[in-house]
Amino acid sequence: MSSTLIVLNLKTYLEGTGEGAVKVAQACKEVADDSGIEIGVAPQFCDIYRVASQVDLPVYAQSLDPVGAGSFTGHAFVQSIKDAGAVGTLINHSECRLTLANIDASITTARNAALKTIVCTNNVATSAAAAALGPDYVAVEPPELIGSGIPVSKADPGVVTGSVDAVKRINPAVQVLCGAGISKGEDLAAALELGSVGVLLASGIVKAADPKAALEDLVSKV
Ligand SMILES: O=C(CO)COP(=O)(O)O
Repeated sequence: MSSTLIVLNLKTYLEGTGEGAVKVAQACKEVADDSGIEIGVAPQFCDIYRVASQVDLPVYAQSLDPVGAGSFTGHAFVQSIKDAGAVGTLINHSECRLTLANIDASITTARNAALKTIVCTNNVATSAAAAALGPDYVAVEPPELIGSGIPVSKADPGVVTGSVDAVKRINPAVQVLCGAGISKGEDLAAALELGSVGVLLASGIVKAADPKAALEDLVSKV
């Protein structure tokens, strides 16, 4: 049985020295504890250490680079991400797209460091391709719905069910998340109904006047 997972992507919504990220992460932790649903957070690289050391919840990087230690200026080094306290990473988010070869290399790099991998995809075909690479999760997010407030689970249920079917066919060990426009309890309930095991979301929570109340609503129908 797969358990529900919510991952909140903070993107670059929050300025400052990480206190905003810690506050949102704290809200995630409280709602996770109250609801029994796993909630992770993906802050900016520079906030991973602060969030992970101050809040006891799963922290994800927003991406990483498939490089080792050495002459790799400007790259996100997996060991530093892990040492900062991350337990996993997003890969190939629509706002940070990679080539297929680099998705594959990023998965291998993360897996060798025992980090969980969530590969983002934009349609059923890319979900199928991502599943063939064997990440822990594929997260399908139609780019046109990202940040729109229109939930993928209602606006494009077919991309979720199609991804679930394709991923199951290609690699049944890979689990499917969906995202884009998700913010309410009914959106998460619909996402689970469609066969995904959870959601990847951002603006509906991060930009809410009261992120904790928004998170409470999100888990209210599960
Ligand atoms: O890109 C997303 C999460 O990674 C989805 O963003 P929104 O929840 O803002 O639509």
